Amino acid sequence: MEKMQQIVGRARAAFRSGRSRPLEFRIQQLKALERMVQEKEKEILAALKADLNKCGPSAYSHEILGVLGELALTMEKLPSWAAPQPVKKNLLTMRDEAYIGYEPLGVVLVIGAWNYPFVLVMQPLIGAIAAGNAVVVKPSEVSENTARLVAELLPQYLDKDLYAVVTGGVPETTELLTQRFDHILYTGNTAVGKIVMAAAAKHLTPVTPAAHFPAPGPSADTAAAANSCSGSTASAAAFQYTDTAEQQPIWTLLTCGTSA
Ligand SMILES: NC(=O)c1ccc[n+]([C@@H]2O[C@H](COP(=O)([O-])OP(=O)(O)OC[C@H]3O[C@@H](n4cnc5c(N)ncnc54)[C@H](O)[C@@H]3O)[C@@H](O)[C@H]2O)c1
Ligand SMILES: CCCCCCC=O
Repeated sequence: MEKMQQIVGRARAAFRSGRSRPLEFRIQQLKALERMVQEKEKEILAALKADLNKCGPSAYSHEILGVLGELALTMEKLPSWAAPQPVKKNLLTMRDEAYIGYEPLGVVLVIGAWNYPFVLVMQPLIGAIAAGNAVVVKPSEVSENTARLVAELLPQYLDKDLYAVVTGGVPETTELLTQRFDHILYTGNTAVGKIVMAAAAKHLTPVTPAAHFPAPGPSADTAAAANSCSGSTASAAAFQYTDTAEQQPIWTLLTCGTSA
């Protein structure tokens, strides 16, 4: 694996070139990502099956439709989201043009978790590209087939220097976190969340965490039960749906079916 400093340095140089900024470029990259999901749907679903035995509507709705929906919404709304917003003038600014303009941050790190291994890296990636940033994606090593596929596919469809993928586990993520990022989007458990935030603090980098707040609910059991599903038409779904901050479980569903 290439040294993290080189990977992040290349992303930063590409960001500084300014090419990720124009709206047309961002939409073109998002379209390429949409084409990737459409053309490689079978491979993505096969990786999810190999990693988590995730299949059927569970895999398709969250990991494929969820990503395509995010892409469609972002491409539709981006021109209005990115447009300068006029602000009220006062005595001091009455002779000025006064507006809020939106600027990309720079290089964003996306760290994903194993349980929704494709959508949890793709959705933050979509937002970061839409906002004009360079991105380093670190998929969860626990879902290794999906991680490998993400690393293989992204460079085939996206600008290779602006959008990099780093695979690997704790040593690689630890080394990656020594680099300076302009924002970190992290999904995973709270213990690692603290490690990520402590590393980010050294560079005063803001972190958006999507972590887990302990709550009653058989999430480990449901995952294990889902993994026990087998058979070519098996369908397995283990969801622990919670509110956005994961503080309150809303409902837990486990379905596990096999056919002879
Ligand atoms: N709030 C949300 O939207 C949301 C969504 C999905 C998952 N989650 C939470 O995430 C949990 C799964 O997280 P997980 O932590 O088990 O996933 P995980 O084991 O895949 O780890 C998450 C990431 O942290 C990295 N990591 C692990 N140890 C590290 C270390 N010591 N230093 C630096 N990086 C390290 C991994 O490489 C991985 O990319 C779920 O149970 C759920 O609670 C939250
Ligand atoms: C798009 C579905 C993501 C659900 C995340 C649940 C967290 O563990």
